[in-house]
Amino acid sequence: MLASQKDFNNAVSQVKLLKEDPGNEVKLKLYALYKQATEGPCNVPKPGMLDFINKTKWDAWNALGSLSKEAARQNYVDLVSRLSASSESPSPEAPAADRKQPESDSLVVTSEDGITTIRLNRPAKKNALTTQMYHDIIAALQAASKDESAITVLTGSGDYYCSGNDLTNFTHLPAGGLEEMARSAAALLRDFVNCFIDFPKPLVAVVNGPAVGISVTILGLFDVVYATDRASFHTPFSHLGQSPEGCSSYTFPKIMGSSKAAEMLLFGKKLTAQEACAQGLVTEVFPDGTFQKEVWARLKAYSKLPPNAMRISKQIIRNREKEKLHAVNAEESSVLRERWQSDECMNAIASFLSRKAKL
Ligand SMILES: CCCCCCCCCCC/C=C/C(=O)SCCNC(=O)CCNC(=O)[C@H](O)C(C)(C)COP(=O)(O)OP(=O)(O)OC[C@H]1O[C@@H](n2cnc3c(N)ncnc32)[C@H](O)[C@@H]1OP(=O)(O)O
Repeated sequence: MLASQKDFNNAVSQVKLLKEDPGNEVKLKLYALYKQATEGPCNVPKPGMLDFINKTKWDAWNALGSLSKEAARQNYVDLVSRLSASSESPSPEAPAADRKQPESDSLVVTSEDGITTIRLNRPAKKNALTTQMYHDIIAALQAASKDESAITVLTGSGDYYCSGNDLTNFTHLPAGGLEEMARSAAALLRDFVNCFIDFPKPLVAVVNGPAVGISVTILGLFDVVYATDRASFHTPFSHLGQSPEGCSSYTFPKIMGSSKAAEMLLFGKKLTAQEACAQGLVTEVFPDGTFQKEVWARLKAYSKLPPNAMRISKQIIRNREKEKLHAVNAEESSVLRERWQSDECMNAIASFLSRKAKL
């Protein structure tokens, strides 16, 4: 039996109560189904080329063709029910009572069902990493390595996974000037990446949207990377006058071969989720509409596996190259220390800050 008008009205109210922003693509689907269910097939004039937003909405509605109002109503109700289920599924809501919480609200750490979740929570800035967030992530990983959980997850709030280093980090010059800033940034970067190299338990990235810069490079140090099909992977280091970090100068060629790695790390080629998966950087890609539900159900099942066995297996794999990874991290951090003092880098950051340049 198809959904009734009452089911549809309930779903319309439910959308407003969703705990998580479902992202633009899903919102567009909801819009199109709503219009089809309430007004029938699209028969209004197509907005002009420059009216981007209304044209995108019109395209989505028009793409539903002659779908009946009843079928559209049913599809809308089904989609909302999946979204509601996923926003209720595992529970990254409950902060662990005995855990020291991060210094700022930009990072939320929760523990439940054998999973510790570290969530980047600065959606208005696309989860760009502030200096404080680097420190908080280090502390969260150190705590997670000793807590009761079997698996640790890094994910983001809102439509982005992470837009990389917050470029305004470099605008707060200390008393020692540019040289001192570059020295302390390199030391922080090295400590940050070391925590990922040394992390002793299964570490999973739940990539909920586009990823940029250091949030992409450190994926090579995760055990498993799940991505929504809305995600993209971008390392625009040359554009920024910078060079690779996160051990990517070693892990990327190993994962995807030297020429694919060079296209990303030298030329800043942006990969789609499917491309990143085909090249081995991503483990599996999920449709955005069911991403949260499917991924968390799977992680919940994995978290029931014997934790010591998982730790030991990870140790055997990681120990083979830990020393190498530490050496690579030290070298990359030291090269970046010089890069950050270069005109190329300063100009690129100034250009972003004056809103002239966007990736
Ligand atoms: C002295 C100690 C310092 C310690 C620092 C530690 C150093 C470790 C560093 C390790 C090296 C890391 C390298 C990298 O990660 S390189 C990658 C850097 N990232 C970028 O270049 C991305 C820049 N952002 C963009 O190009 C776009 O914002 C983006 C494509 C991501 C999204 O575009 P969109 O149009 O969708 O959205 P907006 O641009 O309007 O963004 C919304 C607001 O968010 C702000 N934003 C986004 N990303 C960043 C960022 N990386 N840094 C700072 N701010 C960011 C953006 O400015 C908007 O803000 P407003 O709303 O205020 O305008």
